[in-house]
Amino acid sequence: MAEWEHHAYARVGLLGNPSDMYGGKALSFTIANFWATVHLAPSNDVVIRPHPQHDFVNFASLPQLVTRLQNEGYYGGVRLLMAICKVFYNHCIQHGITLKEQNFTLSYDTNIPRQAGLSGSSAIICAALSCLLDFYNVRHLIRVEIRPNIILDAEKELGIVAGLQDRVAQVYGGLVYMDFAKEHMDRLGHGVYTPLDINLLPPLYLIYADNPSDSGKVHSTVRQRWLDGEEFIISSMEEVAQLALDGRKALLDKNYRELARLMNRNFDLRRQMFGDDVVGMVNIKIVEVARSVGAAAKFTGSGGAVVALCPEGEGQVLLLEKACQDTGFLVQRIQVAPSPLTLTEDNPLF
Ligand SMILES: Nc1ncnc2c1ncn2[C@@H]1O[C@H](COP(=O)(O)OP(=O)(O)O)[C@@H](O)[C@H]1O
Ligand SMILES: O=C(O)[C@H]1O[C@H](OP(=O)(O)O)[C@H](O)[C@@H](O)[C@@H]1O
Ligand SMILES: [Mg+2]
Repeated sequence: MAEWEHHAYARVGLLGNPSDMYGGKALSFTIANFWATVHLAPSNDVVIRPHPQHDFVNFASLPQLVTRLQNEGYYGGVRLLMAICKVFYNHCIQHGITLKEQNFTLSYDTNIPRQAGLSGSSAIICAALSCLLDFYNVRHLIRVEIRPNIILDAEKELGIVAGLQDRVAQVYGGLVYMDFAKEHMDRLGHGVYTPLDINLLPPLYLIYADNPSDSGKVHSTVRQRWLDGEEFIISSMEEVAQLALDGRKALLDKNYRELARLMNRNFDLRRQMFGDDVVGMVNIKIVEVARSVGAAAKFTGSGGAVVALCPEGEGQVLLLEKACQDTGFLVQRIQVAPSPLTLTEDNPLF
């Protein structure tokens, strides 16, 4: 019997994040440097297989258990897979989509640095959703622009505070400009997503440290201040959203100095809104190290990993690599992952 396996790649929020969570705009892309894989095989029962490392519950000692909880938290990917099964099933029931009565086993693997703002959580869910769409042969019944909502609903189900940006990038793949304006969200139930040519992107670098942070915790206070109508948060989020629109123009114009300016502004606004305690000293240090050689730098997501641009070219890249090496941060050239979606006659984005 047929089995399915799907990848979903880590994503970089290049500009506009986190305004995606506040009716804003984002410019994001998937990267081939890291990915999650989910495998689905038909089976007698529905089985969610724990990952031997990420869902490990067998410890050599109490200190080892405590270290693991301190470094990685209580949860691995099992709850993500369970949640997408539930949300997918409910979506199908609510939309009159009939599912065949057959069961399956889901297993997963990932090399995305954990809780590093590279969207490791939604990568696992996105790959699982792809497997379910194929197993039940319902891909044509669940439109591509709806899929990010389903992935987000699975995380909401778990109480994880997150936005659509990551999920859109991972469902569409490649480089996507996204507009989450309230009028689109209210009218369509989703944002307006415009795939762009990945060749517009200049060489970019990823810098990160082994320093997991919980994106839900990061977002909780700013979200509340935004809901309370705090003027500073509202106007700053609007400015962050505008950076994505300006960034799209800078990319089309190949104006990388302007792109660098916008990236720096994006991080500075985040820092002002969230405050240094929430942004985190290690994260601030990564950005400062990149900026010390004149590179532009901002978070890829809510913290952990940083995307850097060297507008001066190769010489500056060498300086960046040296500065990261000296401070113990990992740096690598970003490989953009192109879109996996194929064009078909009746569905331009499948
Ligand atoms: N690499 C991973 N392996 C297993 N589970 C993960 C991984 N990354 C995230 N998760 C799960 O997703 C939840 C939310 O992660 P999140 O803070 O959003 O990190 P990220 O920035 O990687 O998406 C975690 O509490 C955990 O249950
Ligand atoms: O704060 C951000 O930039 C993003 O935070 C979350 O992503 P994560 O990879 O978990 O840090 C959130 O899901 C995104 O919508 C935000 O843009
Ligand atoms: Mg996440």
